[in-house]
Amino acid sequence: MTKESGNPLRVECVVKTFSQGAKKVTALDGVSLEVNKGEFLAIMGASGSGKSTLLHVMAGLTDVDAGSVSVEGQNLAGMSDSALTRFRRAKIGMVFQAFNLLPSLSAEQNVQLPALELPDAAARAERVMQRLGILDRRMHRPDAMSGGEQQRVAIARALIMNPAILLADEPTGSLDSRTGQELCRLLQTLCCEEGRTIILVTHEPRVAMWADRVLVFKDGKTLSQFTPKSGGSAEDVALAYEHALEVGA
Ligand SMILES: Nc1ncnc2c1ncn2[C@@H]1O[C@H](COP(=O)(O)OP(=O)(O)OP(=O)(O)O)[C@@H](O)[C@H]1O
Repeated sequence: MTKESGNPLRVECVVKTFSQGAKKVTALDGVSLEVNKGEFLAIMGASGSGKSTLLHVMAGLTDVDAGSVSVEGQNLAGMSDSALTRFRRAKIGMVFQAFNLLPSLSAEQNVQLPALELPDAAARAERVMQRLGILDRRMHRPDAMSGGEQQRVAIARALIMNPAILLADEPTGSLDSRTGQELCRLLQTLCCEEGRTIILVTHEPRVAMWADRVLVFKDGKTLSQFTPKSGGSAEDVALAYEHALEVGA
């Protein structure tokens, strides 16, 4: 395992190809990217452009064919499965569109899952659920909670190990517009107040507008990037995104 210094997350010249029958699909085509500590990065791009693959590669869930991924200076290549699992649990939280909560467990039990080996799992769960405003829902099962509450439970579960990095794949995709905006405000607060690094994949300009930086992804590559205007609107981000696609076409 190689140690490097620098940013919490560094992707260098990553290539990832999948086989689809006889066909080869290049999902990532030489992607390089550095993410700063406490940065809120949004990744936008058309369906099939490679966004989720990039997120999975960053989490060490998908091997790369070439290139490297380093998290907090640690190159993920060459780590054993068990070491990678432990490392990921400590350093990276993940949130998905579909919440991925276990339906038979209460909110609190879902939140505690990654921390079960720790003696203070219950205290950790209480702290993080309080922080996310869902402590009063602790005994409820997912089907007794709204979509917004379920996603907060999923975020609490992702944060219980206090990871430096949160990766979110379309986290507002199953939420109504108002609840989605509340969730974006929460994610932004986690960056600003707690210095967490957040990388979020989205199709939606009204979600990307909360980010410090927007990466525009096309055909497995970074096409360009821009900084949303402070106090700007979703329309501004939509225009900047369309412009990036036109210029890069
Ligand atoms: N496990 C897999 N096996 C085969 N092909 C895959 C696999 N995962 C992704 N792909 C292919 O890789 C390409 C990129 O997929 P990916 O899911 O990363 O795109 P995306 O930008 O996240 O799309 P969407 O916005 O629709 O979720 C697509 O052509 C997809 O079909």
